[in-house]
Amino acid sequence: MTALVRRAVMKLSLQFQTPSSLSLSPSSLSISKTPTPPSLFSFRHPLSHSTHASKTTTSPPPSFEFQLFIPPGIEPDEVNDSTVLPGSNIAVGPYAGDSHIKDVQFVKSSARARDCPKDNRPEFAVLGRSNVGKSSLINSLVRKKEIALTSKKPGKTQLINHFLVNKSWYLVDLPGYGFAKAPEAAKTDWSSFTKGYFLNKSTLVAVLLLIDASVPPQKIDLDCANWLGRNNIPITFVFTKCDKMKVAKGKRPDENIRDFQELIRQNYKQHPPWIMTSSATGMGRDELLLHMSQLRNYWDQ
Ligand SMILES: Nc1nc2c(ncn2[C@@H]2O[C@H](COP(=O)(O)OP(=O)(O)OP(=O)(O)O)[C@@H](O)[C@H]2O)c(=O)[nH]1
Ligand SMILES: [Mg+2]
Repeated sequence: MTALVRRAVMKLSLQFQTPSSLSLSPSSLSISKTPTPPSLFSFRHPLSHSTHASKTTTSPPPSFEFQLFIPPGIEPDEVNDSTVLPGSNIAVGPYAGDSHIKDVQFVKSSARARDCPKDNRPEFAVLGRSNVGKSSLINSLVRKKEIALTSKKPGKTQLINHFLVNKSWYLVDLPGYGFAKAPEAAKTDWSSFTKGYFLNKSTLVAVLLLIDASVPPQKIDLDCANWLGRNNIPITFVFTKCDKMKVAKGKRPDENIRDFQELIRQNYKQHPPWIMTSSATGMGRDELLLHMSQLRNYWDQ
């Protein structure tokens, strides 16, 4: 761990305001220090679950188990609270670098995967249910109000939109899935879309899979995470709308996040990286950018 990286994490820790009612912070949970290289998330195939469990087999304790994402370049025993990004399970390693966004340009909208830019720059795909906050997250990351168009109505983004950041890497805003009421013309054919986009993307560094933390776990999100896992596509879970604490009924974001992670643990042997964000307050923005810089720099070498 270099002094530079340690300083960056400490600076972020100071900037980060955890809402007082949120208890999901690395220091408040038991940490299992198992290294997880970014491109090799171990996925447990659902069919590989043992069907021969003896009667004496006990199920794992119901407590939420917190597994760190330890990037290449550091050893598990080098990780401590000051090197884990606040509101996440992500340790920062030597590949983390300058995460400052100096320049962003909208490049193009593509209807099909084969129309996307072909210049081999690394890209992060922003994926999630309609209305989860994909376009808002992109605006928040690049600090431009409406470079990606947002709307209260689900189904706003209908094309694959490429944004070039610092003239070197792409953020990709994708149409949302799971919006059953979309007009026929606005529906994305997800079966051909996923095959076309995700399975032929050698430049894909990671999928940022956005999960709405203000609602309970949704089957369609779990299905999506499992599909990406089965296809060895690296993901980072980005929990959105973590500012929405005033829910009249239902659970708080941190409780929904725990429930979601319990379900993910059934299929992932190693928990993928995850981070709490809010585009409304900026929570998690700098942390997510630092995490993306380490994935990108590792991918780039
Ligand atoms: N409170 C709160 N609202 C948010 C947040 N992120 C997004 N929203 C709101 O959620 C709605 C949908 O946001 P979008 O960014 O358009 O969502 P999207 O995932 O791009 O939606 P589609 O393009 O339809 O798939 C908008 O009204 C946003 O203002 C957040 O972090 N907190
Ligand atoms: Mg959108």
